Amino acid sequence: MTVTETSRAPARSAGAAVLEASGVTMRFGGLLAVNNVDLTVREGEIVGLIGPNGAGKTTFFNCLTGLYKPTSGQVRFAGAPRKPPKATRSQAEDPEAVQVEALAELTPLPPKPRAVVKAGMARTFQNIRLFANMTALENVMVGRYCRTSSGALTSVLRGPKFRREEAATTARAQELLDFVGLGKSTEHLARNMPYGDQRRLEIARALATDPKLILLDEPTAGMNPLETRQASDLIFKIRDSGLSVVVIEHDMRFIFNLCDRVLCLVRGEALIEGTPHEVQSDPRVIEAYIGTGEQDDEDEAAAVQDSTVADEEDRP
Ligand SMILES: Nc1ncnc2c1ncn2[C@@H]1O[C@H](COP(=O)(O)OP(=O)(O)OP(=O)(O)O)[C@@H](O)[C@H]1O
Repeated sequence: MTVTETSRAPARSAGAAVLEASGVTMRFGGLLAVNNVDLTVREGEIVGLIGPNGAGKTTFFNCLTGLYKPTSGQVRFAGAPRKPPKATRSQAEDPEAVQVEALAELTPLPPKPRAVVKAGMARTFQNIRLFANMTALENVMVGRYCRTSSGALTSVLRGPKFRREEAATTARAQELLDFVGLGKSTEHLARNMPYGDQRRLEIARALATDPKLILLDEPTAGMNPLETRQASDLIFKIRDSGLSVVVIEHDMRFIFNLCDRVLCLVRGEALIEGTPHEVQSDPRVIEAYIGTGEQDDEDEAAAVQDSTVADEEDRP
């Protein structure tokens, strides 16, 4: 399914696993940043990752997306269909069965970030990483190139194949800008766009890689309340288009009203994983935030207590 189709995937359905991280551990010298963390993300799910400053959220994220090779543990992903395995004689009678099997299989992620993107996983970063002097359209087109097949020679010669691919890439990039609500900013230089629009643009660029799973690192950082609400609507829309989403966020109200499940990390370890209600009402979560002695963590602890979590049936 492409992101332009808006048929509503059933929220909080327990679909097949898209991502399975087991026993992920990451050491930086003597520092144990992530210790034996498991996480399963299923089709059509929005999963939140929370925890006080320095809890290991970004490090865990980097292990999931291939930026770091975990010291130990495994990350397996059901990505884009690879070449189906050779059919046995009985399977050959029903070749479709072989393909379905190949799709459903979770395979270890390739070690390089570019290969991870090709397999169907995309991410955004805590600090915006756009090409500042390119237009919005060009930024999204860059994301698309991992799905085009023109080689260097075709691109230099600008032959018919290149022109066809370029037209398709432009059309898809425009479609994605429309999808994230930036349809009228196509020609704007990224550096001149308002902050909230730059964040949307990053998401559009990530979507251009045709992911099955998108990971968003603090998508609302620096946003005003209106922009935050719009970001939450956009994430629901992405989920409804058939993708799974993992989000790191400090804004507790945002995360509790967005996610189907939340994993709270503390000092590199999984403290609790559960529904927003379960996580919000676990006193250990608030204690963990207060325990760091940092003002912004204490503010977040207050937000955990104060957040009104929408009832499951009231959420989109
Ligand atoms: N490249 C690195 N080299 C050494 N130590 C690191 C590295 N990256 C992170 N750390 C350390 O690992 C721990 C976890 O950091 P990480 O950035 O993953 O936490 P976080 O939960 O994302 O924090 P924040 O919410 O503040 O972004 C911290 O103690 C941090 O200092």
